[in-house]
Amino acid sequence: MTAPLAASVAAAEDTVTVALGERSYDILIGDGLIHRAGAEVAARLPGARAVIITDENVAGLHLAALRESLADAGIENEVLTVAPGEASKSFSVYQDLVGHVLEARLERGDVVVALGGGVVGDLAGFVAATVRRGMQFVQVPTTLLAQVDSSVGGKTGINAPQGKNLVGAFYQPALVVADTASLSTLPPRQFASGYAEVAKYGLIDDPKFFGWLERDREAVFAGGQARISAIATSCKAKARVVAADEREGGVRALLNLGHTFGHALEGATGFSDRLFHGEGVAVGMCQAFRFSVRMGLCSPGDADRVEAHLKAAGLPTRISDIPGDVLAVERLMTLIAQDKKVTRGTLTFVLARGIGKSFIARDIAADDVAAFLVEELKK
Ligand SMILES: NC(=O)c1ccc[n+]([C@@H]2O[C@H](COP(=O)([O-])OP(=O)(O)OC[C@H]3O[C@@H](n4cnc5c(N)ncnc54)[C@H](O)[C@@H]3O)[C@@H](O)[C@H]2O)c1
Ligand SMILES: O=C(O)C(=O)C[C@@H](O)[C@H](O)[C@H](O)COP(=O)(O)O
Ligand SMILES: [Zn+2]
Repeated sequence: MTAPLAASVAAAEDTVTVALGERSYDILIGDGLIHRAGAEVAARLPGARAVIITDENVAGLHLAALRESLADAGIENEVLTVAPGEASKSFSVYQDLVGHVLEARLERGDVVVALGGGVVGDLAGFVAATVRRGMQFVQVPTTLLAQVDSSVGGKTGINAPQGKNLVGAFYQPALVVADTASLSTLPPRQFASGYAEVAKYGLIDDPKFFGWLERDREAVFAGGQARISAIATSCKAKARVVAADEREGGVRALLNLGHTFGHALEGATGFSDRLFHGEGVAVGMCQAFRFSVRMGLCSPGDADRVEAHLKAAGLPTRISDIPGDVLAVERLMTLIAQDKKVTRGTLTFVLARGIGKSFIARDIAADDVAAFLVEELKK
């Protein structure tokens, strides 16, 4: 491992604060923190009872430790378990969870604890945001993706037949406890998927971080200090953006680099295991760079560098890397038209003038995007 970035060096344990006035909260990052989760929750939410929302995979691996920690801190807790996978971010699963929380007579002061990846976090967060118009909410993320991205910033929600994350709310947690030891049980394909969102922060506005990842990607995958540094640097980047623009009136849209294409690809593949979210983002970021090259904004060398890095991390970078049927441009365009960044009917994309030089491009012509996708499908 080379010396990490001076500005991004993190200790074995780190705390990042998301500064949002009276709704500010800490992200605790480090090995073994799940055992401290109960005490940390009790300190912030005295007297709260807890309902843990998790999925079947995570329940078998990390639930006992969390329950023990909550119980040791005197926090009564019960558990609701959903099926793993993106399909659980649905109206029917949401409705089911709401029913259980209400039947249990949990009150506004009680806490919904999300234990799992981004699916559980988004879903549980939407339950917390909406039951009794808002309960307390704590995130205990167990995937790389959730530790560097989805547990931070308060985007919660579910998918709709019309597209990804189309129903939801901005609702911040009171605390995030990211136990990096929980990543030791994560399948390698899921780790790589989360890595796409790590690389995203470099590509948005931190070319030094991207350069460090190019040099030290293997150390990040191996674990230890490099991984904790990468997670802490990612959380710091996201916390900065969220503090500046909580509800995506402007600069927060940069966090959507690769997502307009990526979400369309996820929708077109039926929110299935054919393409995980981070994988869609990896293809989408490569497409955002290639589209930027096509629009004369970015050098082909930078787009190649992005593709080479993500490919080396084991990620798909082109539509042809996605298993299964070839996707139709018409379907992708229909999904892209549902993107939440669409303004007065025109498309908004995050494009790039180079690595670490991303920007929000409004009024992108749909015909230009469709012509680009026709070319992409030939690759
Ligand atoms: N709210 C946000 O800001 C935000 C940001 C990025 C992504 N997201 C959303 O997050 C979701 C993707 O999250 P994800 O990649 O974490 O997927 P996920 O929640 O589906 O988790 C991936 C898989 O890993 C399993 N798993 C989780 N933790 C594990 C562990 N420690 N060991 C073994 N298995 C484990 C899960 O059961 C699941 O099968 C998408 O729905 C995406 O839209 C939201
Ligand atoms: O936090 C944000 O803002 C992001 O855009 C982070 C993304 O990685 C994440 O996938 C988010 O859920 C996408 O949000 P959406 O508003 O495009 O649905
Ligand atoms: Zn994402």
